[in-house]
Amino acid sequence: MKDPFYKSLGYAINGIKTCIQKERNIKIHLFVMGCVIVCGFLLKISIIQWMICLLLFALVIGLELVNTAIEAVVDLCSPTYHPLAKIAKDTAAGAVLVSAIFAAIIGLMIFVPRFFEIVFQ
Ligand SMILES: Nc1ncnc2c1ncn2[C@@H]1O[C@H](COP(=O)(O)OP(=O)(O)OP(=O)(O)O)[C@@H](O)[C@H]1O
Repeated sequence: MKDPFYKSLGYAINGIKTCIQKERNIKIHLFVMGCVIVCGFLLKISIIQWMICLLLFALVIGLELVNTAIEAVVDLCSPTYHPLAKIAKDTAAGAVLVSAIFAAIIGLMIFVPRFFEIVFQ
C-alpha cells in the first residue's frame, strides 16, 4: 500500500536535509538566497520582482537537489570509472551551473537598477 501523504512529505523533507548536510553547493545557494531576500527587503523590490526571485530560488535549489539525486544513483550504479557515469554527473552539474548563471544575470537586472533608483532619487 502507498505511504500516507504526511510520510511522503517527510521523505521529501529528509531528502532536502540530507542534501544540505552533504553538499557544499546547496549551502552556497542558500546563503545567496538569504542575501537576495535581505536585499529585496532593503531595496523594496516589487511583487513581480519577488515572484521572479522566488521562481529562481526554486529553480536553482530544485536542480541542485536533482543533481545530488543523480550523483547518488551514479555512485550506486557505477562505483568505478565509466564514461557514461562521467556524462551523467557532468551534465547534471552543468544544469545547475546554467540555472545559477542565468539566475545571477536576472538578479543583477532586478537589483542594480533598483539600487541606482534609490541612491539617485
Ligand atoms: N563513476 C564515475 N565515472 C566517471 N567519472 C566520474 C565518476 N564519479 C565521478 N566522476 C567525475 O568526477 C567528477 C566529480 O564527481 P563527484 O562524485 O566528486 O561529484 P562532486 O564533485 O561531489 O559534485 P558536487 O561538487 O556537485 O557535489 C564528476 O563530475 C565526474 O566528472
